[in-house]
Amino acid sequence: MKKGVLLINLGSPDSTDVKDVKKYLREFLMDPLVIDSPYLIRKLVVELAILPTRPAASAEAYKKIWWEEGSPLITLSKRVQKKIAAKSELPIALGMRYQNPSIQSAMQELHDKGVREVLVIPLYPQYTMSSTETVVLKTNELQKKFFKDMNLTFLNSFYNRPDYIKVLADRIKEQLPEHYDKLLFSFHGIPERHDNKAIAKGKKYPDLNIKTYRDQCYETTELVRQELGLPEDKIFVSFQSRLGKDPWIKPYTDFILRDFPAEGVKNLAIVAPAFVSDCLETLEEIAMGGMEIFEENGGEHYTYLACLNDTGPWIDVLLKWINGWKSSKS
Ligand SMILES: C=CC1=C(C)c2cc3[nH]c(cc4nc(cc5[nH]c(cc1n2)c(C)c5CCC(=O)O)C(CCC(=O)O)=C4C)c(C)c3C=C
Ligand SMILES: [Fe+2]
Ligand SMILES: [Fe+2]
Repeated sequence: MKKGVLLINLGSPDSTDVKDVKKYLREFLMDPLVIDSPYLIRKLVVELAILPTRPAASAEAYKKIWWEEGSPLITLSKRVQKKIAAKSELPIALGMRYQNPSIQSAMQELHDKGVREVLVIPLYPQYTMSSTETVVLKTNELQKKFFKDMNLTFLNSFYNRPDYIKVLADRIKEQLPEHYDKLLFSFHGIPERHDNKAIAKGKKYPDLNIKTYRDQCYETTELVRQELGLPEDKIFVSFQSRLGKDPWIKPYTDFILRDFPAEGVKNLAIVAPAFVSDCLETLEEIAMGGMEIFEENGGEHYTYLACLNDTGPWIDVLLKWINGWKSSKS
C-alpha cells in the first residue's frame, strides 16, 4: 500500500482580522477536549464570556508577531513540511487542528496521490487531551467519514525520545548566553482537571501506562538537563498561557517571572519546549510579554531561546522517525 505522512499542528487564524481571530477561537474553544464542560455550558462560556472581548485583544497580539508570509506557526510548519518532502520519497502533507490548511484537505491531498497507509505526526511533544488526543480523535473521525480505505498510524508523543531530547538540548545549548542565573522551561499550561482526568484514566487502565501532562513536562526537562550536564539548581519549570478562572497546573510562568528578580535571578534564559514551532504563545507571550514582566520587577537580562522550528537537526529527527515507520511497514 502506498505510504505517506501527515504532519498536524494546532493552527492559527487565517489573518489578524478580528473576524478571523473570532472564527479561530470559536472553533478552538468549542472543542470539548479543550474546554471540557457539557456542550451548553461550553457554548455559553465561549459565546458570552470569551468571544465578546478576547478576539480583539488576541488580534492585537497576533499583529505584533505576524510575518509577511502569515502566521509564524503555519509558516514554520510549512517550511518543515517542504524540507522533509525534499529529503523523503513519501508524500508529506500538513494539516492544522483548527482552521487552515484543514486536516481534511491534507488527507484529501494524500488520498489523491494514492496514499492509503499514513503516519500521522501530531507536532506536540507531550500528550494530553487538548494537544495530541484531540488531533487523534479528529483525524480518526475524518478517516471513518471520508477516507475509509486509509489506514492511520499515530506517533502519539515524543517527550522522552532520546533523539528528540538530544536535538532540543543542542538547540538550547547553541542559544544559551555565556552567563545566566537560571534556565526556565516554560510549558503551555492546562487546567488541573485535565491532568486529574488522566490520573483517573490511568487508574482504570493501568496497562496503558498513562502519564500526566505535568509529569511529562518535568521528564522532558530532567532529560534535557542531564543531556546538557547542568546542575539541578540551574533549572526551573513553569506553565504559561492560562485562560479562565479554573486552577491550571502550577507554578505559573508569569508569577515566576515576577518573583525571580527579588530572589536573585536577574539574568534569565527561557525556553518553551511544549512548542516545536514558534507561535503566538512563544513570540508574544514569552519573548515580549515575559520580558516585560521580568524587567519591570527588577530583572536585568532576559534571553528567549527559539523553538526547534525548521532547523536541520530537527528535520533529520523527523525523517528518522518517518523512515523507521516506513521500513517497519514494508
Ligand atoms: C482552555 C484553553 C486552552 C488549553 C487547554 C490549551 C492547551 C494547549 N494549547 C497548546 C498550544 C498552543 N496554544 C496556542 C494558543 C492558544 N491557546 C489557547 C487556549 C488553550 N490552550 C488560546 C485561547 C489560544 C489562542 C490565542 C489567544 O487568544 O491567546 C498556540 C498558538 C497558536 C498560534 O497561532 O500561534 C499554541 C501553539 C498546547 C500544546 C496545549 C496543551 C498542552
Ligand atoms: Fe493553547
Ligand atoms: Fe497566550
